[in-house]
Amino acid sequence: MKPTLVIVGRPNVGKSTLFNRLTRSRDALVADQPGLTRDRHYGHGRLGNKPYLVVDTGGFEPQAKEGIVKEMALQAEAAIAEADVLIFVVDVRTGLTSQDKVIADLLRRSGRPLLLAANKGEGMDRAVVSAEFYELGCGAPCVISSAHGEGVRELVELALAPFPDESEADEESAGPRVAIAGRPNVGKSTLINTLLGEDRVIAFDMPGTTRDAIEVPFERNGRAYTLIDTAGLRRKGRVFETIEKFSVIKTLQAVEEANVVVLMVDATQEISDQDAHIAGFIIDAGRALVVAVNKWDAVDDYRREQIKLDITRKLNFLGFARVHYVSALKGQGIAGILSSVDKAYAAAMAKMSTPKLTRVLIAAVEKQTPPRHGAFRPKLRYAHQGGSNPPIIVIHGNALEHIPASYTRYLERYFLEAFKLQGTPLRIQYKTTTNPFASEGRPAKQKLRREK
Ligand SMILES: Nc1nc2c(ncn2[C@@H]2O[C@H](COP(=O)(O)OP(=O)(O)OP(=O)(O)O)[C@@H](O)[C@H]2O)c(=O)[nH]1
Ligand SMILES: Nc1nc2c(ncn2[C@@H]2O[C@H](COP(=O)(O)OP(=O)(O)OP(=O)(O)O)[C@@H](O)[C@H]2O)c(=O)[nH]1
Repeated sequence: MKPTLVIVGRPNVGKSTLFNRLTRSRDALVADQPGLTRDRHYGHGRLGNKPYLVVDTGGFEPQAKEGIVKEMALQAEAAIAEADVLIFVVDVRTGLTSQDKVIADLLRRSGRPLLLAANKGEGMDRAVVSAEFYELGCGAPCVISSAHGEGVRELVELALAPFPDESEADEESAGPRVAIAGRPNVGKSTLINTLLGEDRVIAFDMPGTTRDAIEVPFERNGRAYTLIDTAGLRRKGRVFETIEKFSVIKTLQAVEEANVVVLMVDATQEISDQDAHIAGFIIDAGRALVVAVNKWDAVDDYRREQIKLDITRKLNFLGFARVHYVSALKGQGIAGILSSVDKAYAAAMAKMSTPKLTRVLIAAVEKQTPPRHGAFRPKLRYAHQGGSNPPIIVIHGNALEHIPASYTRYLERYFLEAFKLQGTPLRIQYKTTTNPFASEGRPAKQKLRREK
């Protein structure tokens, strides 16, 4: 399971600046999706072979007693309890404050692994600025500058050191790994009960090895699936009593663990920001997706038309996904969901050969050439597959950095159609072939400069 880094600290110490830096590596991979708004508090990052999740707890004031601030404090507490590593940010320019001490105390009591990041330390003597923060009892401060990126890599390396590389992670399970995601009360438990109840469950409660993820294998029409149960993700011995019923982190972790996500929305309600944020996260994670509009039994024809419009309007970036109108309670439409899960899984795992990919690429370029950018005309030469779930297509050529996002989206659609991939997003990466003469020249030049 991907480790979750949770950033905590009093207001204005630089948490969002650090969050942006930690998630930037990953954002670059995701082409702009029109209509997709991201939740700025939850993101993906990657350091070499180690992917991770990041949570920014926002303006965290643990002593807040009421209102929106209190609400945020509750969410932050839930995130702290579920963190794999806490990154406690303090500000070397204002120095140690009493609020820092209160937060430090709370974090130490949580028992979660803790790193202290002394931020805004650019151009300052590390030993001098870090000295006063030892008093917090959170170990040696890592002096960083989120704004300039200094020390951030070392901080993340330290945070991720106990966790295995992606390649070492175990991937064996029966059939597609399916997660049901959605905001509270949309009917997730009801769907899970319907899925597991009707065809006898083969085994139950197999605690995951790395953490307490609950995986439930089941069979349906002779096909095997593994359900990732978010509700089952529980951790013992937590310090906080008030844990939200709906845990964003648990949802994100289940999405990460899954091959295919069933996004549930409620036909009796408007599509909300929370629905869109969960959808956005599934897209960012690159997971295959099936949309289930639940409680279809409870709405009349007028409402049915309305919700269809609402989905096209607010979730238009999910265009690649099949939408099913179902009733989890009455067991209607469940077979349709599973058949789309099968197709989406097959699409997410598709193997595409280099000759075929290259033929499709050439056909796509013939139909529509990439626009010229000043003196540059991007030239797309050949393609190979760079990964699956989501399928990644690596395109080689020249001046590819000048290809606009709209053309990349055109290519994505073209590949999805050519390979008949239904239900998965697809990613395109560009590799510009370096001029062999230029690359021979560059190191020599550097060498010369060093010898001067
Ligand atoms: N000099 C310096 N300023 C920084 C650094 N990181 C952040 N800042 C500045 O500190 C201010 C607060 O940064 P934010 O990232 O918004 O802080 P935050 O902790 O997320 O604030 P809240 O959202 O209120 O909790 C901004 O003006 C940043 O530009 C840094 O490394 N060096
Ligand atoms: N009419 C109707 N009601 C449903 C359907 N599916 C679920 N419900 C009802 O919606 C309510 C919420 O269902 P749950 O399955 O607990 O929802 P959930 O998404 O697991 O909720 P959380 O545990 O809060 O995340 C219950 O009262 C269900 O009986 C459906 O297909 N039709």
